Amino acid sequence: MTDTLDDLDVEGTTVGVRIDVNSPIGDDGMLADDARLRAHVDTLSELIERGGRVAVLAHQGRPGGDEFVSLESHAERLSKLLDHPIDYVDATFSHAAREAVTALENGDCVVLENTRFYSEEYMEFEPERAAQTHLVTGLAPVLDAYVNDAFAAAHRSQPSLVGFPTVLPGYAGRVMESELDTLGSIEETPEPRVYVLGGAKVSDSIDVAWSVLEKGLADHVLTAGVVGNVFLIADGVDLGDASSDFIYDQGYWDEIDRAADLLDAYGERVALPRDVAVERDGQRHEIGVNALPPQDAEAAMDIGSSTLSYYQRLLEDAGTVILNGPAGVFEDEAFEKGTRRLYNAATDVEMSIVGGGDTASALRQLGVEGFSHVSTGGGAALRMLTAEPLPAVTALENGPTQQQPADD
Ligand SMILES: Nc1ncnc2c1ncn2[C@@H]1O[C@H](COP(=O)(O)OP(=O)(O)OP(=O)(O)O)[C@@H](O)[C@H]1O
Ligand SMILES: O=C(O)[C@H](O)COP(=O)(O)O
Repeated sequence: MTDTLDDLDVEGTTVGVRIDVNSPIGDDGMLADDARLRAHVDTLSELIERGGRVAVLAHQGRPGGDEFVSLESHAERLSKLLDHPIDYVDATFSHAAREAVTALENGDCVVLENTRFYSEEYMEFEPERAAQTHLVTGLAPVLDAYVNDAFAAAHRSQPSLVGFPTVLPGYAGRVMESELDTLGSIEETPEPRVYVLGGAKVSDSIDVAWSVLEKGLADHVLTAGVVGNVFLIADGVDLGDASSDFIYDQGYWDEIDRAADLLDAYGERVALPRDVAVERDGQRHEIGVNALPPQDAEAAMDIGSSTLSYYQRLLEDAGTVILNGPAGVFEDEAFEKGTRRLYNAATDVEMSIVGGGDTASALRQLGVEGFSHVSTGGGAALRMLTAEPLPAVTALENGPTQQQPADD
């Protein structure tokens, strides 16, 4: 068990708070969606109201990517959401950052710069080694405590996630606490348990499928999206050139063999699409799997109506459903039907848990509501739902194992 904000004497304490605000960024380089910021409002406002001196740490994007930008616009938006002035400093652990942190008064909050602007933060370390990185040795001396609210990044063992709790008393923030409460007891959720794996992260989804089938956590795994297409090819279906080329271009060709091995081992518990939707003459056109490949080799962009009926039947008997990844290219109106219907059907299951960045945005776009839990995490939620430990949570649970570095 980790300590929470209930265990922290906040007033006058300088707290480093790791949040996950990794968000879509517009062409102007500014924040385009604030859902992930909203999730942390409770934790931050509680720390501010209780008189903490709050230094916020977070990452945005990946080095070299279009979304690898400063946290300045995040700080501005947080200030509006919290209705409280929030400072921003374009430094993370340098002299300027330390000065900004030591200048905080009770109830003040400053957002430090994108942790990944610093190269060690994009590497994975054992916690003891992470505690020796420049970020942690530079910033920890001016902090009294560390709060981790970044559940969505908790599957990474990066310095800001595992280094600080190795040298400072660590606490779970309110988002982390609620995610761990809900997702930490997957073995106790009602059975039968159905995992719906859609979206485009094929290797992650196959890892999850192996894990939950091997551990007996899943009674059924339903495949959809690009994941479903890979399983169809693994099952010997000719999906046509467009879908095959897409899978090849995404670097997922080798996953077909892994999917085939999984079908050999657990085929009776893995459900494959029975039909797919393609675009023909500018319209949605559904084709049964037996009639594939499509006559003009069009790409399979969604699951079709018979698949939906089949999956809905499997969901009717489920006690718990865990979903990650859209069933099709929901961004295109012609191909949102699979995601909308499948996710709507899932809301009728006694316990319904959804994870994933694009999945959450698909649900908002399609107006699908009523899940038991919508996780802030994609990869982190999936890892937790395979009953695997998350490095950042383990580091919090273990508590400090090294002395806090001294300020010099
Ligand atoms: N049949 C398909 N062909 C091409 N793209 C698809 C298909 N089905 C779904 N997609 C795409 O998959 C993308 C989302 O997949 P992804 O696995 O990233 O989901 P996610 O919810 O963001 O999960 P995570 O948070 O783990 O990244 C969407 O952009 C959607 O258009
Ligand atoms: O968006 C996420 O899933 C988290 O912020 C982790 O980001 P990453 O996959 O770039 O490490």
